[in-house]
Amino acid sequence: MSRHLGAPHREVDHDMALAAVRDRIRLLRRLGAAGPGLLTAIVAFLLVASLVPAGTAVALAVLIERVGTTEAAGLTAVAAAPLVMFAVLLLVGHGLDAVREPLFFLARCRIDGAHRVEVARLASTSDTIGALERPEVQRLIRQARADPENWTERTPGMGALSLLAFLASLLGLVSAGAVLAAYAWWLVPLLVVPALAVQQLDRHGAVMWHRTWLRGIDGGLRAGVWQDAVTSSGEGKEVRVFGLGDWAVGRIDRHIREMFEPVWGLGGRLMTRQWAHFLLALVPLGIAFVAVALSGARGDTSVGVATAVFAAGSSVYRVFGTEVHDIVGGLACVRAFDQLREELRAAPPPRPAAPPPPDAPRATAPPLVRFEGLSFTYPGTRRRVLDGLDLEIWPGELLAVVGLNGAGKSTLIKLLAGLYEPTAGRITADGTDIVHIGAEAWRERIAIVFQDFVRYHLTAADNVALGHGSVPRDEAAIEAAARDAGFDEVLDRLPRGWQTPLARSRTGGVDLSGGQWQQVVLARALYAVRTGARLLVLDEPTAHLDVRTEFDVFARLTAHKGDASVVLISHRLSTVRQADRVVLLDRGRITESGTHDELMALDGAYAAMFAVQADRFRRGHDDRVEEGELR
Ligand SMILES: Nc1ncnc2c1ncn2[C@@H]1O[C@H](COP(=O)(O)OP(=O)(O)OP(=O)(O)O)[C@@H](O)[C@H]1O
Repeated sequence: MSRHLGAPHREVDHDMALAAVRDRIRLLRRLGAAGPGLLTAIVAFLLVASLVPAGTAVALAVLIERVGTTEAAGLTAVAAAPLVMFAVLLLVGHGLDAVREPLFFLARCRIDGAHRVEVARLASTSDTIGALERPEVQRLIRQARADPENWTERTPGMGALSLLAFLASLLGLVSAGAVLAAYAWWLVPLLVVPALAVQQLDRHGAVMWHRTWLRGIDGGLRAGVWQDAVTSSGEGKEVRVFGLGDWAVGRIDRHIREMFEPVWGLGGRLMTRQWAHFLLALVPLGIAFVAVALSGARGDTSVGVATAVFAAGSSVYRVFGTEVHDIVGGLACVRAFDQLREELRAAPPPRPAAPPPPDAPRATAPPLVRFEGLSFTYPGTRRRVLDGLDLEIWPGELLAVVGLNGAGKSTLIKLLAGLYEPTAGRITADGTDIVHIGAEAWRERIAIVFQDFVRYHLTAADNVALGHGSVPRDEAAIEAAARDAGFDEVLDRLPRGWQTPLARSRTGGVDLSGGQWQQVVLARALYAVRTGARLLVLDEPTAHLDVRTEFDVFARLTAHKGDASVVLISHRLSTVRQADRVVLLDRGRITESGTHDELMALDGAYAAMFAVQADRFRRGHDDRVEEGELR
């Protein structure tokens, strides 16, 4: 019976041992990032360093032996060689100590730098963003990013170098063991077995330490949010205006305590267990030393040999003194990186290409983009935001999408950009599912201004050119896009023109108003259109613009969009009415579609929304517009 139960256990143990070896090999592979020259120097350093203790023990033994047995007259000649040997070994030891820090520091910087680039690449190049919104993925990024914020964290560089040092020190163990075995074989198991036990205890402590730190990682992430809030000028505004300073500092304190108190508690408990380490070193060394001393007293062992045994015996414990915390933490970092890669790659494989639905409307030109029975529920939520939505975007048309707050307009755009996978249905471009076109190729064809666009702390020119970062920079197109977006007037007032950084936190930088930023991002999108994008999507692009500027921007947009199709999301129906077609999104579907006049004639939900806005305008609650614009 026990044999049957034992077999699966043995298999599990075997698998775990194999996985542990594989993890260590993966960690060691990181050493390649240090570069061949530096790595060779480190390996040579470690090999020499591992042989120095045993060599010193032998040299010291020979020296003492000769000093003890030679008459004073011949002492210089006889002791010179071991003395020189001993002195050289001492010098080598000191030399090694001096170069260790810079060598290892440089290697660590290279390995960790390469690792951080990998993490950034992984996080920024996954096709969709759904995974990045999951707390467990944020936790993995925190574990894998190898950017220690406190003394508990370790990096792959630290782990790989410590593991290499440990492997090299095994050579030192062999040489120390040889010195011991030359005296008495039983000294080897007597000292090596407890030294291994000490190392296992250290490893266990390091694993517990790391697990405890992991449990507090959420607290660390929350503390980070508040730390950023109190030190950034953006959130700093609200922190001051709402008088949140002390409250925010209190939150930081609380979350940091959440993170560290368990680690401090564990540190205390591990300290109290140090007596086990002490006994495991003291008892075997005591037995060995007493045995050698007694043998010496009987005249069976010379002073020189006894010295060599003492030195080699204590060096056995030093061999296992490499940083287990570094190895455990480095391994965990690499494992988190591998898990992160799996999570970010976990997007479902492309669906097989399906023929167009039989009842697809016939048109002279095929639609540029078609949403077919599109449904979507955000990962981790239950509400179906889009529910069997059908919609076409025709080549060259200006399509406006309207709907109440939370209707799903921005979600539709995120799906169009391929940032999420639809739960059901598909999006086709020129008849091909965008999944089959591939995220990169598809995004070459579209330009999007998101509602929550990013204000990059870069120059004005870079902020525009980022609209199409994958094509060679086209200065003339940047200028033209700025003109089309109405940003050229703002540009004239910037102290260094196109080279002005758009952030006051940068030297010579300026802060733009909300409306001016919208002109920058509009220029960003128009730059993409000028450099090849065929579909321009604008999610609330003019919400910060005054009505005059908005009208102006739209006139320019219509004039300069060329053959590109434009999808416009806006709550301002005075803007929307200029579109070729307006669609209303409600309860996850398109419920009304037509020109402004057709929808007004339909007298449905769109007409009702328009009537409410027109009434507000007339009564002066909202922007004033030209007489007659809202009729
Ligand atoms: N990342 C997300 N995770 C989960 N739910 C989300 C996420 N983003 C949006 N939602 C939910 O999806 C629904 C639709 O949001 P969406 O932003 O698409 O609406 P919208 O029509 O653009 O609204 P608005 O006009 O206010 O900008 C909302 O109920 C919102 O709470």
